[in-house]
Amino acid sequence: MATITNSSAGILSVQPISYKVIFAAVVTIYALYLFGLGIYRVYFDALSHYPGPKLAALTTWYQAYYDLYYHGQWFKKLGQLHEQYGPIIRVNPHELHISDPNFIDILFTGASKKRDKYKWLGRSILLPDSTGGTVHHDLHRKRRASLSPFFSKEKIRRLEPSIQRAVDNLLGRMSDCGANEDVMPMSLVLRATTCDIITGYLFGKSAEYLTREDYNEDFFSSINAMFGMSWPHLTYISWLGAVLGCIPPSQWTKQIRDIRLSEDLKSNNSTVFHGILNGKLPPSEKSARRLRQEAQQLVLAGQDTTAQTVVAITFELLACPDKLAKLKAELASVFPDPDNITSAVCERLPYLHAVVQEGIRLHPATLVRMTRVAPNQEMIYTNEKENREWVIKPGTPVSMTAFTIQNNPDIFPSPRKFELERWLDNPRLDKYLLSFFRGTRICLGLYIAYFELYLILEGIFRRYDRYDGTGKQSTPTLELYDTIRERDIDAVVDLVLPYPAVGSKGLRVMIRNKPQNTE
Ligand code: HEM
Repeated sequence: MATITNSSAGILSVQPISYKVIFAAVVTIYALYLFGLGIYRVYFDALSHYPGPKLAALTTWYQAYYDLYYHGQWFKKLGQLHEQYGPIIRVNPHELHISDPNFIDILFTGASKKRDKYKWLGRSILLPDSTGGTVHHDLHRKRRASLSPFFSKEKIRRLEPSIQRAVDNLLGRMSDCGANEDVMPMSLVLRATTCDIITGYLFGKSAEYLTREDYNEDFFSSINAMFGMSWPHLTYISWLGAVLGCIPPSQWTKQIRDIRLSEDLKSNNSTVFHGILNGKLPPSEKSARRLRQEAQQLVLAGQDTTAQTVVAITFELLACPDKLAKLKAELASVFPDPDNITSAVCERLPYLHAVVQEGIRLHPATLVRMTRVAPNQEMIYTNEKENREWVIKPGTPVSMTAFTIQNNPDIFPSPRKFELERWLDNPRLDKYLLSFFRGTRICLGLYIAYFELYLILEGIFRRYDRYDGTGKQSTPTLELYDTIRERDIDAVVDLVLPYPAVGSKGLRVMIRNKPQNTE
């Protein structure tokens, strides 16, 4: 490159431009662009009048700082920001977050109003083509329609014998452990239980991890590693996903291929993947690549959420002897024979239902904020306390979080307490439960989740009592083993799902089978 200069003799000469000058010019132009963009975002763009820190309006790196540097701590900062700025805040240059239950039904509305999902969730878990990761409303409706018939309440009721089989396997392993008065890693074992249930339903062949000596711990460790890596990094570094998008096929790919090639495919609709392959979706939607993502999403969504909820409830019950005693009394009165139970009866038991609802509230199994975009409609948020109305422009991503709503002391006084009376006094509090979210994308596995929670909790607590330290109990017992709520049970890190503190071993219990020595 060159420039033309005027020499002392008045003759024009050509001088080379150094690359340093070019580099400096590019950097200056880019810096000016960023400066202009920053000024525009903070003072002039469509979200500039919303409350929130100026740094959040300026750059997504403000949020990323809490998730990357402090490892998944943005969800806690979010609560502090709401206390400081009120129920509606701008959380990054593009998105608003609302912490007001009155907005739930507007944001997570029915099918008549379009709601896209914001792209970053699907991207961050590397499953953008799964139903849960699908951005566009219409495509989501089609994908969901291919799955929904398999997740209706009636259909799941018929799944009860296989849920019960997994519960029996769980109880068998607990009994083996109790025979040696040993410590059981419940967080791991419950993940194996829920994985066995969901894989059996999806592919017709259960993973059977409960039958393995080590419960296939490596599989669950690899999921932890994946979440630890993918979230938060993939959320903020968009090109990383494209690089990792070519990760090796998952172990479920073979199961889907076997179903696709099975001779009775057309006449057999017994599993979810038979249903998808026989269903009305176009061939492109049945490609191996997309169905791999669907399978991974269904297994992940089906196993860890429910297992974590059982873990949290088991902990709370073992930590609150009076509540456990009341639950056991209710179960014993309805099910004199512990081997003869049904979810239909369980769901009508007020105390068990209160236990489940409070567990779901206090320990929501998804921590990540759920974002929706109304592509062609305004949304109106009314802050009733301040009597102020906010008109949100079409195309604006708006999110809500179960964690902030379910910890709102105006709705749930003493929100960090495991309080069953609130549900016994007012079962309609469920309108404030956001753990499964709402609207067209409400958790598809809601009924499986509830049935599993009922049957697993009934299975465990119909048989086991809390170890009271007297050594005189006549039934098998469970005792919390080196489990601390703040470290091992509560949400400490947001990795889409709530994770305990780094290095935590989760819930562990000492199991004693035999009646204790009564001298
Ligand atoms: C306590 C247990 C569970 C909780 C708390 C839970 C929670 C959630 C949440 C928060 C979502 C996101 C909803 C949204 O995008 O707005 C979701 C979606 C989903 N869940 Fe669950 N879930 C649980 C159990 C299950 C189970 C057992 C399955 C079984 C396969 C399942 C399958 C799904 C699927 C497929 C989606 C995507 C739905 C869609 O986008 O249309 N979940 N779940």
